[in-house]
Amino acid sequence: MTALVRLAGRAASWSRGASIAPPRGLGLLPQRRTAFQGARMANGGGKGGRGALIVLEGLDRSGKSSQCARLLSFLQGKGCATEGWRFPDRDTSVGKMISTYLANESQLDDRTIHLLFSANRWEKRSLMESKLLGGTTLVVDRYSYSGVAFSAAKGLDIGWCKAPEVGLLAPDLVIYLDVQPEKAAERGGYGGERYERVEFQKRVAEHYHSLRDSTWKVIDGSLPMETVEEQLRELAMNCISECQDKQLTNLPW
Ligand SMILES: Nc1ncnc2c1ncn2[C@@H]1O[C@H](COP(=O)(O)OP(=O)(O)OP(=O)(O)O)[C@@H](O)[C@H]1O
Ligand SMILES: Cc1cn([C@H]2C[C@H](O)[C@@H](COP(=O)(O)O)O2)c(=O)[nH]c1=O
Repeated sequence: MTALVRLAGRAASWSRGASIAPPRGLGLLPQRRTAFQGARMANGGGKGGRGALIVLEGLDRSGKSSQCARLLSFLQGKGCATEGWRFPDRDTSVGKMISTYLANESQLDDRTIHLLFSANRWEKRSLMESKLLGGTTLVVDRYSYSGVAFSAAKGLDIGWCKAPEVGLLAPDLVIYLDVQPEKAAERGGYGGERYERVEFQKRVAEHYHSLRDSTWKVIDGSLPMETVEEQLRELAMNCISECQDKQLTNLPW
């Protein structure tokens, strides 16, 4: 499958980086405040705390986009104000340069592309903050950990890779979908983009491992989609309940 076809397919179900306008007012359940006690309801009912910043990470084809879409739909169905985001956001001018690079249609120095990925997050930081403070939970497909793990896998110094991420918002929860690189390579659409090579993905996995901290939870991404989804829901709901009164912080790197 060409990169273009893959992109078109993915764009249909998940807006890249830009926030997806949730179908407000649609499919909302009656407002019973249970797991999301205090969380802002999608139809504006009730005053609540801030939204949660939930990030999904993992190797290429580990199932992030599928699970982000499922979680988004679940949370919105529960009446929780939630948006789905993804990085890179290929819709901005920076994102278009990244997309061309990933499709092997342009060449860029390793440090230059690293800084572009980071800039692509910085251009969304203030919107991200205002959404979260306004009570909207963000489910984000890739974030700074992808930035560091993929660039470090090319041999760049990890401290250098982390530096431009300092000051971006720290996630409340990072869910890593753990799939063996060989297994991921067997999944549909593999190989269309620059980094989709098993040997490279093995190095990425090692760097992801070194980035784990207390906000990380690991789910076995080789389990059936429904099982992964179930585990993800529970982690996300707990996180949303717990972080409402916590201050937003910045990545500590
Ligand atoms: N748990 C699973 N078991 C089997 N197949 C899965 C599972 N999760 C996702 N898939 C399939 O794997 C492929 C990749 O899934 P998806 O696009 O969600 O991964 P991704 O991590 O977002 O990929 P990328 O990072 O390359 O964009 C899809 O064909 C999807 O249907
Ligand atoms: C955010 C980010 C991503 N990457 C890499 C990881 C993937 O190989 C691609 C993005 O592909 P997707 O299908 O859109 O998830 O880019 C990276 O190297 N650095 C980053 O910061």
